[in-house]
Amino acid sequence: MMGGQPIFILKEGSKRETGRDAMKANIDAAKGIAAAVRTSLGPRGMDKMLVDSLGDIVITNDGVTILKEMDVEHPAAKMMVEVSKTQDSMVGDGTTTAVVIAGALLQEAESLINQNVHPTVIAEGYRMAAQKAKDILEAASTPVKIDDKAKIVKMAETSLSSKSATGSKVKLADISYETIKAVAEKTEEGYKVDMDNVQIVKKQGGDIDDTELIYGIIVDKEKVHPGMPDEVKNAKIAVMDAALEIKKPEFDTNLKIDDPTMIQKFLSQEEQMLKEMVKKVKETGANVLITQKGIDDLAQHYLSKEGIYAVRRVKKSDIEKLSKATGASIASSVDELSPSDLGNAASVEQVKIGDDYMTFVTGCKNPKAVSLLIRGGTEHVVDEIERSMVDSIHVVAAVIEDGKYVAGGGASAVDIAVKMRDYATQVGGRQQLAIEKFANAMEEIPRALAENAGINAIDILINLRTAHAKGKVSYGLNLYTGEIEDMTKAGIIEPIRVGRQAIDAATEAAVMILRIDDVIATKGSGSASPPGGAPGGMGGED
Ligand SMILES: Nc1ncnc2c1ncn2[C@@H]1O[C@H](COP(=O)(O)OP(=O)(O)O)[C@@H](O)[C@H]1O
Ligand SMILES: [Mg+2]
Repeated sequence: MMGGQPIFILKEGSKRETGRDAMKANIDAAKGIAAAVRTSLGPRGMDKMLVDSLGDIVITNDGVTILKEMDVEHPAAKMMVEVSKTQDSMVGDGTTTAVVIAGALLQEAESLINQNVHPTVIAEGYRMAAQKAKDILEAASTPVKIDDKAKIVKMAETSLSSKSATGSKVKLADISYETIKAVAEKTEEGYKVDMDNVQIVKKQGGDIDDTELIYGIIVDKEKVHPGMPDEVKNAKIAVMDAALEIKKPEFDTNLKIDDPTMIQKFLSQEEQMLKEMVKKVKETGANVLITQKGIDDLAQHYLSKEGIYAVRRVKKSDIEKLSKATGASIASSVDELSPSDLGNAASVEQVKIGDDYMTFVTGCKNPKAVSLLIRGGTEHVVDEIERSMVDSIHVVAAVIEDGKYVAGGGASAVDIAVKMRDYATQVGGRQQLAIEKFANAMEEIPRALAENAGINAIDILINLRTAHAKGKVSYGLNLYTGEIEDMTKAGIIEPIRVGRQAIDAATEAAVMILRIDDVIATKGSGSASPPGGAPGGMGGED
């Protein structure tokens, strides 16, 4: 205690929370986030409907999407949102899993803190445990090659089974595999996948099963003139970010015409200029013209007469994808366009999708450019199918790059928990307690999977532990049958990267939150101050 006058180091009214209070508030906030997504884990998990202030809704089962859309305020809760975002960017799947583990790690830590175990000891134990968990996962993993389609498709199916896409998972898993197989590049260190090569186009209408893989680029536009060919084989494509129009003056101009023949002259000059532009395009040898800007009606007419297939007002990102896929250089004026700028594709074709027409550019110079055309009855369905397909292609990419998979349905989590408890006793000391808690936290996965399916989690856990104690390391909970069985045989498998990254991201966040014993609202933090924080001023407290 400092005697006498208290010394204020923070401005009056600043919010501050210290010691146990700060930690308790942080843990509670983080647990709150985990609880919010926990019920969506697994194939029997529920979806969330997120409604924004404008009344727009998103219906999803995807952990990271739920958290991104939630207006999270508490700083520790925000750290949990980061966990799912990290998981999403590193793996693309397992975002709910990572947050559920992080929440469980904090929940378990809380009981140790209540027993006066110092948070730094817990943090240290958790770090050791995470390393051990990854070693156990590695040891339990099975190698798989890119050609083993049957296995890899199963992993895509596991990923899709927890989404509303599950009814079409066989077809979608097959497409996911073919998509990634087409873009995977063999390097000295194994296969690498560049997701930039995969274009995703959503088209509302039709059935989820109408979703298809196109070996090329899809431009969501129709040809500009009905007289143009429906299909151009052996396409020479001019790609532009300029208009085929006569520039209008930027300021109001008055043109005084005394002689009626002048109007004719004036118009025919405009006509002449547009004709000239089309002629220049034709002279480069192009038979397809795709531009980001507009094409004048008259120019459309001349292009059609020349038998050139033309598309206008194409998205900038599509223009870039087209340029990359066909090898075309993007020209910024007709005058600049030269034969060497043209790109190549085996075919450019107008295809009817639902009630609309789209342009498919297939057989591109770069065969690694592929597109997924996502279909579904309503906007919400198409959006969720897109999210599910993004997860599923990432799963396929992860397993093709790493070449290893593990058992799902909580099997590898229980394997880790069981072996972790042995490891804890070997470590001994104060860390032992934390390592045991880590083991408990891993079991949160099968527990949540069971509870979400309305199955008694305690029975399941006991049976799973018994099976694992007998060496049945790939036994997990099959939610199609409700039985405990060999997940590898049941085809409920997932890339090792999902689990590995979930362990890392969850541990990092838990440790970071545990090491905070002081939450101070800083300048300009506004509403980000800790709830119920103590008033500022250090003097006299503690
Ligand atoms: N048929 C199944 N039976 C049991 N568990 C399953 C089955 N299919 C998927 N899972 C499990 O569901 C979990 C993934 O659920 P999901 O809702 O996709 O969450 P995440 O966002 O973490 O990917 C994984 O643990 C996976 O093993
Ligand atoms: Mg998933």
